[in-house]
Amino acid sequence: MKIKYTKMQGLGNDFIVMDNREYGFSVEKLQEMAKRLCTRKLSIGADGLMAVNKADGDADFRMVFINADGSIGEMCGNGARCMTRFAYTNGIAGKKMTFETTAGNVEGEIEEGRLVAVALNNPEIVEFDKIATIDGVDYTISYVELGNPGVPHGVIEYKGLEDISREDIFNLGKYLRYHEIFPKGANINFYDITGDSAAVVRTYERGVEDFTLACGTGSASVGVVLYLKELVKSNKIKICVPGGELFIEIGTNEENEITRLMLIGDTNIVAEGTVEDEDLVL
Ligand SMILES: N[C@H](CCC[C@H](N)C(=O)O)C(=O)O
Repeated sequence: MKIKYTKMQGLGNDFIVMDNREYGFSVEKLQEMAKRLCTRKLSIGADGLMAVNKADGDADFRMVFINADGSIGEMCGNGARCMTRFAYTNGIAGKKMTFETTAGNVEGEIEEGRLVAVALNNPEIVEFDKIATIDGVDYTISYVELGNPGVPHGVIEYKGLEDISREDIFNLGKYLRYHEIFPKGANINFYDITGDSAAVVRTYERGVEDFTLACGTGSASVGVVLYLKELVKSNKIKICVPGGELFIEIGTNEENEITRLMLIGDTNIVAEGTVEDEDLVL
């Protein structure tokens, strides 16, 4: 069977995207496919696989997100931005759309050309300053889930982050990612504040088991923590990730609760083609 796919990336967080309404693969089958197709060097290679499924409710469609290791992600911020572009480009939805994810409904909007904004799920869990002990050393780390259930995110300050290498924080990222204080495991977002409303972020991702070049829900989780702790001066936060720049815009109600969480940034359609992997058994 010939399967059409589009390879996309949002600030270097890369995805294989397909319209599964044409094929009707089960989620289990998509998980199996993701494991193979996302493997770099042996197959197409990506951080995750996304599929458009029919919506259960009255949204435009449902986005299924599978990590590179075959595990299901509740949501994916950069994925949702790429998905918005994919759905618009392929006539699945208009410039403004709503789609279902495990974390809840997400709104996507084509801003201009490649620039895409999504309204992420609002924070459902925010726990400041939990303590994770590793080899007798205490690390202070906040926990955030956007939506219910949301992608699990740990948010930890790391001074001088811009100037350190992947190797310097790889093991810490890995240990925290599996730490017992996180029942679902967690993506670990290291941040350093670099301006009045700016930070650098590096994310060690669950399901990729390495740092990615960008993580949307992770960057937004950092934004949420910095905003609620009043560590930034405005509700528009610039997040510098290895793949480029993401913008977080936070809207609040009179009680200062977050009621709108926008993630804005570039998207790139890299290639379109058919899956030919001879080792993939369908
Ligand atoms: N890169 C994604 C997060 C993928 C979720 C995944 N790593 C998980 O924990 O299931 C983002 O832009 O939000």
